[in-house]
Amino acid sequence: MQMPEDVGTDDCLTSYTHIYSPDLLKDQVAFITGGGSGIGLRIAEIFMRHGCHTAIASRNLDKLKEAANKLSAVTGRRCLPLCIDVRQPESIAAAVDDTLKEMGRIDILINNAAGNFLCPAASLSFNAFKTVLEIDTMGTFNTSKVVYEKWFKDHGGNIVNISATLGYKGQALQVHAGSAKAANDAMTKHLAVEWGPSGVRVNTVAPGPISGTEGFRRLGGPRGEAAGTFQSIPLQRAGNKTEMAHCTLFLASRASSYVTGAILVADGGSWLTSANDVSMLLGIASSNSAKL
Ligand SMILES: CC/C=C\C/C=C\C/C=C\C/C=C\C/C=C\C/C=C\C=C\C(=O)SCCNC(=O)CCNC(=O)[C@H](O)C(C)(C)COP(=O)(O)OP(=O)(O)OC[C@H]1O[C@@H](n2cnc3c(N)ncnc32)[C@H](O)[C@@H]1OP(=O)(O)O
Ligand SMILES: NC(=O)C1=CN([C@@H]2O[C@H](COP(=O)(O)OP(=O)(O)OC[C@H]3O[C@@H](n4cnc5c(N)ncnc54)[C@H](OP(=O)(O)O)[C@@H]3O)[C@@H](O)[C@H]2O)C=CC1
Repeated sequence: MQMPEDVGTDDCLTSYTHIYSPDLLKDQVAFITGGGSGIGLRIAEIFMRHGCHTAIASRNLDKLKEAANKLSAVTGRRCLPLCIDVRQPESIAAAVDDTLKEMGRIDILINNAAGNFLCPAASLSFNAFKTVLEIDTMGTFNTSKVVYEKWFKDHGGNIVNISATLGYKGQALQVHAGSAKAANDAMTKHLAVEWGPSGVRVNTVAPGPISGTEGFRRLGGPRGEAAGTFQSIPLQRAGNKTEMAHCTLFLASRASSYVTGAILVADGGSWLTSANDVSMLLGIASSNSAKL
């Protein structure tokens, strides 16, 4: 299937056509977890192309520094690389302090950091299940709470969580990630209710399979073996990172000023049909050297 023309190719760093006003996020500041790779990196880039400054935060500082230099060179906006582990609230607190010191404010928080791999429930160790919940669910809560306490409580703000539709109907080899993302979808609604009176909106983008990402490689196979299953997706293709960034931009901006507690499903209709070919998934898991 052809890409819609105004979405362009997925290689934004070389060419990009605006859909929204280029000033949509002018002089705002976004704190993006997992902003050094994949979907998070594309969100940072698209936000910066709309006038935003960013802080990109994850565990690998070298990767973040390289990404930040590239992003600033292309967009002319500031990008602050920060080392955090979303499982460690103290590391988040230090990074949020640095962001406020360097940039003076935080308008937007994107909870994008996550960990995932294919593994049958019966083979999954207790620690593996706990690790994914700690990164995806505790990580989202930890970061939201720190940013709320340090800034949003008094100034308002916008939180967008990146979920996944893979658990909406149940998916083989994904009990850990599906459970974590389901908890996050509930968290979106609870925090929207509790923090709405402080001027904080909390929403979620729920992607399906997104090409050119680590998540796609891990779950779709290094050579895209799972691509055959695209026939089960109503739009007959994977999504791309730019499409996810545009959905995130909508929810993070004044374009969605009366939206809170919403889950924007951005998966080409995948979850309505859902592919669950267990033997194919087991093949991908073993080629990923998973511990089965
Ligand atoms: C929606 C789909 C609908 C329809 C589909 C239709 C068509 C499909 C077509 C194609 C499919 C294509 C794409 C897939 C679709 C959707 C993707 C959906 C969601 C994607 C979600 C993501 O999160 S992607 C993010 C991916 N990126 C990462 O994971 C990077 C970060 N990851 C990590 O850091 C690690 O992998 C980690 C998560 C394990 C954490 O690392 P660390 O803290 O260092 O932990 P460890 O000490 O290494 O390990 C902790 C325990 O976990 C065990 N472990 C680790 N790896 C595995 C594995 N591979 N298998 C099993 N167990 C593992 C490890 O052994 C430790 O446990 P112990 O008991 O040994 O201590
Ligand atoms: N790709 C896909 O098809 C889909 C992805 N998603 C969601 O999109 C988001 C991005 O995934 P994707 O771009 O594929 O994958 P990536 O692996 O590129 O992104 C995950 C990011 O999270 C960071 N991260 C992982 N663990 C931690 C941690 N403990 N503390 C801080 N940062 C951490 C990683 O950086 P570092 O290693 O430097 O810490 C990395 O930048 C995730 O929330 C994922 O669940 C949802 C559905 C489909």
